[in-house]
Amino acid sequence: MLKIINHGCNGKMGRVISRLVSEKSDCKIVAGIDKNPSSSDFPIYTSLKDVKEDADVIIDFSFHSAVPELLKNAELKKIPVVVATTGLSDDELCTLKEAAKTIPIFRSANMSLGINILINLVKEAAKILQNNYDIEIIEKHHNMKKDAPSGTALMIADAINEVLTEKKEYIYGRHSKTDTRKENELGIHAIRGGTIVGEHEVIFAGHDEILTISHSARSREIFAIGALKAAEFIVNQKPGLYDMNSLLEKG
Ligand SMILES: NC(=O)C1=CN([C@@H]2O[C@H](COP(=O)(O)OP(=O)(O)OC[C@H]3O[C@@H](n4cnc5c(N)ncnc54)[C@H](OP(=O)(O)O)[C@@H]3O)[C@@H](O)[C@H]2O)C=CC1
Ligand SMILES: O=C(O)C1=N[C@H](C(=O)O)C[C@H](O)C1
Repeated sequence: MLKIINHGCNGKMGRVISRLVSEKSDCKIVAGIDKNPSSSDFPIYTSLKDVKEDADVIIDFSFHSAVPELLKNAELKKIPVVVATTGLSDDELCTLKEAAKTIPIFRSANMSLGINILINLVKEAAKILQNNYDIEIIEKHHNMKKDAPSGTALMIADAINEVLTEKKEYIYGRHSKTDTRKENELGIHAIRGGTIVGEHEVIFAGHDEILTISHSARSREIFAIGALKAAEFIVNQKPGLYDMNSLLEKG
């Protein structure tokens, strides 16, 4: 029985994690952590340091500024963490990389299988099209999303840059009355509205030809399923930083 701590348990994703786990027989939520404790099937704390229950793994869908404290306490308690929270600053990312020297940490800005396949496809296309095609990323999310652009859009952009001979400069949204697009730009555009779960589109625009590779999340369950798979995977790993490629390689 996999014993899970649900960090950000009152949030949109935290609630999906709790529901999916309650439908499974091989894992359970032993405690939740959130800013406002409320009644639930498990005890809810405001910090990992106060959690009394034994746990095998922590799943985190919360807010970027909550991640460093979570990781500090996870290191002290030696509990592996799945970090799904996006919008981490450079300093917060440094803290995460440091913590990964002590405990196993799985981090991905998008836990769905589809986006991780999209990234592999986009990398192949970028290698071939890098000289004659302009690359732009458009992401669309619900009106409650706090970070923009999405962690996934940045993860896709970084994956593209990894394979390009000449690295691109990220341009966030465009507004100008004078400037045309420069060759070394990679445009990233964020749309927010309604209840859109998560849409990502990568456009390779060439002369008289456009290639679009896109992914559409139709429910939050796809992220929760991925995070639970990541949790099962990471409990058996040595300290280090893992991502969706580690899961895909495992098959
Ligand atoms: N990697 C992936 O596949 C996915 C990642 N995400 C990311 O996960 C994160 C959460 O998303 P979502 O569930 O939609 O967001 P929500 O805002 O609905 O949920 C976040 C929860 O975390 C709580 N929280 C904030 N600060 C702290 C803290 N210091 N300690 C404990 N809990 C805290 C919030 O409380 P309060 O509301 O009171 O502030 C809220 O209950 C976002 O960064 C999002 O981008 C989302 C979907 C998929
Ligand atoms: O906040 C969300 O909702 C999502 N956030 C992640 C991101 O920032 O990429 C993943 C997903 O698209 C949903």
